[in-house]
This record gives sequence, structure tokens and C-alpha cells, in this order.
Amino acid sequence: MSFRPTMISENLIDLGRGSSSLSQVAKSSDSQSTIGKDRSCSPVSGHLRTMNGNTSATGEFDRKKLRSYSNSMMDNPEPTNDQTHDRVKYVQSLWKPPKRDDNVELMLYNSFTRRKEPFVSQQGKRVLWYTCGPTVYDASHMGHARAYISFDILRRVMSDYFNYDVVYAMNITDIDDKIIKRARIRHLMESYVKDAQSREGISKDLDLALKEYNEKVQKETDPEKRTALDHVYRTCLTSFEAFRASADPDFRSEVDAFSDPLGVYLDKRLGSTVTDNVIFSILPRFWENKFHEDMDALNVLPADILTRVSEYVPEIVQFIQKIIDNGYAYESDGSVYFETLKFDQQKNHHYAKLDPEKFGNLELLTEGEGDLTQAHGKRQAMDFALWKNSKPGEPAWDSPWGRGRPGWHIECSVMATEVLGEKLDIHAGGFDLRFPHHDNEIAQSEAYFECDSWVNYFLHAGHLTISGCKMSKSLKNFTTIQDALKQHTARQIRLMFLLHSWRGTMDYSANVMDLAVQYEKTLNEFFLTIKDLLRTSSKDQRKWAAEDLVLRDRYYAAKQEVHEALCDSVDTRRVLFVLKDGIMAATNVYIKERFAIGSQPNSSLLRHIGQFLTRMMKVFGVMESDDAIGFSVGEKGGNTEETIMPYATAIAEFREQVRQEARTLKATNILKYCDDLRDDILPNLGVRLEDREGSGAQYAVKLVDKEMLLKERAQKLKLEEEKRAEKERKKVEAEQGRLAKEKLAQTPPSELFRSQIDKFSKFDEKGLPTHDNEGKELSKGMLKKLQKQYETHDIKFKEHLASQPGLTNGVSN
Ligand SMILES: Nc1ncnc2c1ncn2[C@@H]1O[C@H](COP(=O)(O)OP(=O)(O)OP(=O)(O)O)[C@@H](O)[C@H]1O
Ligand SMILES: [Zn+2]
Repeated sequence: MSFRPTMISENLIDLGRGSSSLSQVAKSSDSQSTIGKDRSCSPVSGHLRTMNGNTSATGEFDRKKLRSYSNSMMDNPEPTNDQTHDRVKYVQSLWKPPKRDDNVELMLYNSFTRRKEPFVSQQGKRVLWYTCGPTVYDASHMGHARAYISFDILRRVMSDYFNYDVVYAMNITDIDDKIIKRARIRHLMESYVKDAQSREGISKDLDLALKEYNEKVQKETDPEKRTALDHVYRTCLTSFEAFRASADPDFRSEVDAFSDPLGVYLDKRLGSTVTDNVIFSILPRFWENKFHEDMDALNVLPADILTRVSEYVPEIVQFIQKIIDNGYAYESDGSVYFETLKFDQQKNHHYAKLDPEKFGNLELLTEGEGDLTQAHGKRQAMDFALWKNSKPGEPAWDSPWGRGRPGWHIECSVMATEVLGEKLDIHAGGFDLRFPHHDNEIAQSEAYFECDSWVNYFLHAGHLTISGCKMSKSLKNFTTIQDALKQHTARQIRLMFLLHSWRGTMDYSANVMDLAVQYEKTLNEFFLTIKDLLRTSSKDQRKWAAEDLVLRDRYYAAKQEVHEALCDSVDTRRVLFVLKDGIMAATNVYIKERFAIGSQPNSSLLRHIGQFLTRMMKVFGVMESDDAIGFSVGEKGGNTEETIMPYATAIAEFREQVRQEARTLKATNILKYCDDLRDDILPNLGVRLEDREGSGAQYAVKLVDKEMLLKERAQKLKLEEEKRAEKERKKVEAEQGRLAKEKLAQTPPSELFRSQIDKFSKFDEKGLPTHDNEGKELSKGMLKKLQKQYETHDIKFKEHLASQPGLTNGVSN
């Protein structure tokens, strides 16, 4: 079998796209090319492709590919690190759009074409959606939050804004090489610590473990991973010195600090002795629960259908058997492999539809296979495992090919099929999953169903990076969701993601968080203002003024813009911008101007605006939607605001009358009680009472988050305290100044300069200085100046004496 690169001549480009596309293609490949840059496509890897092995590069296939390639190059600016190969192009297959519905408005960025496509569901409003879930072996980090919040937002927009009936399925990967290693290591570490006899014994093992670990670090070729591993190594090395030097008898509690090197060391020697399957299920179940808790805390809706790999092993076995029966997989040494090239050579199949540039990228394929995979049974290096023969120390299930476990990619094909059927509308996952995971999922499923399109739309959420590197467990550069939630609320985190495009890379920093906090503040203040105005304004509609109509038109234009942004592949960033600048800012100006001329804002309009903003925030999951089941208790439907506000307003009104009366009577105690109610009592109940001066309403009552109010209160007290301290400082300074002056006035002129020995060294008989502190004679100008000071002081001194009865006048001479 021979493999040749698909060559695309310039004539061909001309043929397929017309002359203008030639320059576009040329330009794209200059500026942002992902084509022909695949590391694995080098002659070394030797897996370059043509259609059907020998097919000419100028056939129909190429033209189809060329079309798609040209499209993708114009629309996709995704960068790649792969090497460049002149004239070698890897292209995406032709994507067949679902039947067009004329009312389609929503466009979604589809990774199959790398551009926005009209979204058409297979069946009416129903959308079958599968998302790749987490591999549960550690705490979830903000990178995971990025992916799952992004999909949560897209899902909510599709169901709550575009009214699709979304069936959302997600898996939990609870069988995986990383899980196996981590579970085994934990188990071995626990046994080791329990059995450890002495500090010296552990030190011997640690010494060897650290040496082996360092060798591993030195061999790591990925610079980012190497830096992360090296950091662990150095930290452990420093701790090791302290460990050896210590004489604390409780040495066992210190071993955990070396779990990385020591764990790998123990696993190498004892891993194969771990045979109890239960050990491999405790760890993923623990982290899965943590994952759900984190998602709950982030207000991510739970999947309608949640599937775990461990619950689908028999179905996976059957699925694999059918792929073998269809001729696309083979058994070897107790494992089953997918025959990638054979699949790709079929007329109706195309391998690596999402990321053809990675076709043949053995490095990525191998990484996707997992650390514990033996590759020796593969016919071709590009084949990947559907089923892995389990070695001792690995969990195992029965299969026709012996005891083993599923490969990584097969789980999603099987579980999606089991719960959603033969074809998906949407499949989603993080950007890094495109190749090999999603491309392999597609190949397996299409091989199983003998179809040419298993999924209609593939959505990939952009990465969250930290200082430019993908946040990940392996790079140890992550912030856990739990830690992030200690600093910021779930609402602020969600707003941060909403302020970015869901598919673009985003760097996590204090700055982007600050923007979200600021946005939340603006939004909250706006809601409070609107609510207050709606409460206090008259229920009667007054005649609409020209300004009302202007605001109304602006509001509807902004609303339309919001709609267009959502249709444009759910561009939440633009929506938030329009809400802030197009609606909130314009409304605030309008309110201010209305008040300036002594007129009430139009409450009907304000109500619409407030309701629209609320609705959008609910659609985005920023606010809770009322999703209680059944009738709620209470006449007002259990809404806290509606329940509390009449009471809060009654108290505020009563206080206002008391305050006015107290002012008239100058009853300071009563005024203080009024202030206490506003500053201490109501904030503790989540009520912000604002006094207003001037005409109109004398106060505003706002229901605000209690924590926020208490923070505001603390801030106010701090400011007051600072003011008071400043006043006190000034008072003390003034007193000191006065005393100094007084003391000076009591000083006889003859003594005025004598104490200034840092300036002068000699004086005449009147006490006037004649020489400076270095013994030099003073200049005439200086003498004159001092003489003047002397005379002025003499006058003040005499005045002082005159004011003191009993003291003799004319002490000075
Ligand atoms: N930094 C990140 N930014 C965006 N999405 C991410 C990030 N890290 C992981 N994801 C996504 O989270 C989902 C779950 O990933 P998974 O549990 O396999 O984590 P992972 O990729 O193994 O994490 P890590 O890279 O930290 O080991 C995937 O869709 C993955 O693409
Ligand atoms: Zn998957």
C-alpha cells in the first residue's frame, strides 16, 4: 500500500474556486496556514495520504476537498505548531448540510467546515446533543469550567431563547489509563505509608525515587510538561533534605509531599500486584461527585442523561464486534484496533474530518492511546485501540477477545448511540479533543453504522490558558473551581466567560475577572434603580414624551441587535456589550434627564427594559430561573421581593416621617436611631435604604444581597473611621502648633536664636547671631533678615508680657 501526499496545483485551485480564491488561498497559507504544517506528515512518519491509495490528485475527490479546504482556510484562523511541508495539503471532507428550513435564523460555528452554518435540526425542534464529559481522577479546574459553562450557555440559549427541545447527554470517563495509574498509586502509597518502619528506610526509597523521577524529567520532550515536572522534582528535592534532617517520630505524615516521585517509583515495582477492581472505582466515583458539586456551584445545568463508561461495557463490546464484522477493526493479542487507513480508503469515509492537518500525527495518536497501552499488536501505526487487553494491575472485563477494558474513544460512540440513537445533531467538547478523540469517535461510529455523517454539528469550546499555556492537570498550572469560588461568585465567573467568545482562546487573569465584577456591578445597580423607580412611580400611564419614544426606539434597536448577535453563533460578548452600552447606559442617561426637568421616567418602558435584561440574564444562567415544580405557596407566588418589599417600604415611610419631625424638633437622639436603622439594622436584613435630598421621593428602598450590603457597610465605616482619624490628627497638629506659638511668644528675644546651634555658632550681646554653624561670618543680607525677625519677635514678646499681669514690662533690652 502506498501513500502519497494530496497535491493541489494552482490550476486546480482556479478550477474549483475561480481566480479570486487563488489569491485567498495563497494569502491564507502565508499568513495563518494550518495546511501542510503537520509534524506527523513528515517523511519520517510516512503516513501521507491520497484517496484510495493510488487515486490521482486531480480527481473529483480533490475538487471536493479543495472546496472545503479553501473555505476552511478563509474562515479558520486556528494556529498549529506543526512543521511546514511545501505543497502538501490536508483537507477537510465535504460536509453535507442537513435539509434547509427556510425559517432558520441561528448560525453555529461548525468544526466540520470551520465556519458558521445555518443550524437545522434533524427533527422539528428536537436537538440531540452529546458532550464529552470529564475524566474523573482529580479536582476540576477553571479550564473545565470554561468548557462546561460554555456548553451550558449554548444549551440554555438554544432551549430558552431559540426554543429548541434539547436532549443533552454527557458522559463520565471513569475507566481510563490516567485513572488506573492514579488509583493504583494512591493505593500503593497508602499501603507504603502504613507499613513504613523508619525515616531512614523511607529516605533510601526516596533517594532512588527522586533519581528515577529526574531521569523522566530529562527525557520529557514537551517543554511545558518538562517545566512542570522539573518544578515538582525541585520542590521534592528541597523537602527531601528537610525530611532526612528531621528527627520527628511522626515521619509518616510527611511522606505525602513526595507522592509524585514516590508513587511512580512504587507503581513501577508493585503496580502489577494491585488486582482488586474496587480500587479502580473508588477514585473516579469520588472525583465524579466533586465534579457534580462544582458544576452545581457554577449553576451548570445537569445533563438530561448522564452515562458512565463502567456502566456500558457490554454495549461497548457489542459495538466493537460490529465494527470488526463490518471489516474496520481486528483483534490482536487480546486487544482490538481500528483499521484507520482501510476506513479512510473507502469511498464514503474520510478519516480526520475535523482536523485533517493532524492526519498521521503519531505523537497525538499515541498520547490519545494512554500511557498503559501496548502498541505492538497494531498492523499500522495509525490504528488505534477500541479494546485494550488488561495487564495485571489493570481493571478488566470479559470480552470475546479476553479480559480487558475499552479504549478511550469508543466510549463516546457507544454511549451517544445508546442514549441518543443513530445520528446526533450536536456533539461538543473542548478544542483539544478534536484530534484524535473526536476524529476517532466519528470514524468508529461511521464504521459501525456504515454511514458518512454521524454528527451534523461539532462544537468546540476554546481553551482557557494561563500565561499563554493551556490550563491543565498535567502542567500543574491550574486553579481549581473550588479555589476560584473562594475569590469570586459563580455569577461573576459566568459573566467572565460570557464576555468572551465561546470558541476563542481566553487567558485567565485578574483583569478579565475584574471586568466581569464591574459588569455585574453595573447590571446590579441598574436593576436596583429600575426596581425602585417602578415601585415609587405612579401606576397611571402618563402621556408619552418625545424622549420616551426615543428611548423606546433605541431599546428595540438594541433588542434586535441582541437577537442578531445570538443568531451569529451565540455571540454573547456582543450581547453583553449591547446590553450595557445600548440599553443600560442609554436608560441611565434618560432617567437622569427626566429627573433634571422634574419629570417621572416612563414606567411602562422601564418595566419592559428591566424585564428584557432579566430574561437575557436568565437565559444565560446568570440568574436563577424559577424552576420549582408545582404551585408555589403564597398569594404572590413565593417571590421574596414581592413578599418583603411592602413591609420594607412601610418601615421606610414611617422612618421618613419620624426623621422629618425629629429634624424640626432638633431631636438628635431620634435622628441617630433613624441612621442606625438605615446603617446597621436594615443592611443585616438585606435591605438598602438610601436617603435622598431634594425634591421627589425622599428615600429609595432596595433589596440587595446581604453580603454585599455588609461589605458596603464595612467600607463606609472604614471611610468614616479614616475621616475621623484625619480630623483628630489635624486637631492634634493644630494644638501642637498653638502650643509651639505660645512657647515662642514666651521666649525673650535674646534667647530666640541661641538655641539654634545647628545654624549658628556665635552671637552678639543682644543674642543676634553673627557666625554660622561652621564659624563663618554671616552675610549682611542674612544679618538684616535676622534683625528683622528679632524685632518682630520683640514686639510679640512685649505684647505677651503686657497680657500677663504681674510681669514687668520691658524685660528685653
Ligand atoms: N484549559 C482548558 N480550557 C478549556 N477546556 C478545557 C481545558 N482543560 C480541559 N478542558 C476540557 O474539559 C473537558 C474535560 O476534559 P478532561 O477531563 O479530559 O480533562 P483533561 O483535558 O484531561 O484535563 P487536563 O488537560 O487538565 O488533564 C474536555 O472537553 C476538555 O477539552
Ligand atoms: Zn468523547
